[in-house]
Amino acid sequence: MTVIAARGLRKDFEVKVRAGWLRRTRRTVAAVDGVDITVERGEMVGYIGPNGAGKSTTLKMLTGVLTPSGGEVSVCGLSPVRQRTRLARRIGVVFGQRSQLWWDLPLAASFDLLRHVYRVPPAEHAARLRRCRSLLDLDAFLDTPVRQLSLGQRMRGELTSALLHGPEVLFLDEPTIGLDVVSKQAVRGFLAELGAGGDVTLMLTTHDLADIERLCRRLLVIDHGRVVHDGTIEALHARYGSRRRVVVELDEPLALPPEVPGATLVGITPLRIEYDLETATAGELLARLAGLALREVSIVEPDIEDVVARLYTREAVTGAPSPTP
Ligand SMILES: Nc1ncnc2c1ncn2[C@@H]1O[C@H](COP(=O)(O)OP(=O)(O)OP(=O)(O)O)[C@@H](O)[C@H]1O
Repeated sequence: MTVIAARGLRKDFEVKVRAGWLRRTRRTVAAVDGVDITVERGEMVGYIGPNGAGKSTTLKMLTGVLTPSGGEVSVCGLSPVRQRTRLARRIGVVFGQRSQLWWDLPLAASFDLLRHVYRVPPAEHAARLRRCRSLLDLDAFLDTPVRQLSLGQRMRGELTSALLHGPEVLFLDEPTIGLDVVSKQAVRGFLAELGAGGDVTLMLTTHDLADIERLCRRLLVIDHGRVVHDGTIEALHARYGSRRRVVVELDEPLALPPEVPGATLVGITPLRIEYDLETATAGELLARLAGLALREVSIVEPDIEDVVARLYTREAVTGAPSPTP
């Protein structure tokens, strides 16, 4: 079942630009420039792109905060702007930089208020809160006013507040921004558990690619307001020619490493050789090296940071959209 559907989604902003010492003229910026997105129920989708690419603007249109300049959009079968109140009951939203908690109230009181705002039956609210308390470790600061919480504590509170009404879709804009390593792990673990159930659909923007690796099978990359990749992380690696690397440590020095069809020799020292796998498998490579005095063999997976950096720069130059895998 499709829960998020956008066709030709656009958002233009009018901005004033300097046109001389004192003169300013208006210019239209296409923040989102004809985006198509289809997300099925239970998917966990990472939405990434360089600064200013249009991620937040897209999420704002999907959640009814901004009215699109063009295109069609529906979330849970509803029109986000026209049916914003109905939609609010079916989605949860966390914008990392902004709070939906009451600043002067203790966290627990904010949660209680949200129960009334969304008219959640007390038993359901209590069950969801219990789960969040244990998975996000909230108990130590439930009675602390929100203004006194650390960023990591507040973020855990924000996630809880977005979930207490039992949303079908969760939109997260930079959910781990500024968090320490432990809080990041807690938040990722929590979201992974949430997604594993298959009932909640999750769409998140992030600049931390570890979020994506941990949570999302599918990756949407946006640049200059257009989707330039829609597919799995593996498809992204394949498209950019990422290679797995096999590192072989030897017991005895080797003068001339063997040539292996389908693999490229990329590093040689007397006791260590490295190959990038092109078409050969790791097994085929090792079979070729069987006669050598092998000490250790390790396989290094391609780094998503590298491939995404290449995608951001290359697409910026060519502007070429990717084929959908
Ligand atoms: N209210 C606004 N008025 C004018 N321009 C805007 C407005 N909001 C966003 N923009 C512009 O639209 C473009 C996309 O912005 P957006 O915030 O969606 O990017 P982003 O991908 O979320 O970036 P970041 O990773 O930096 O958060 C940028 O060029 C930005 O300057």
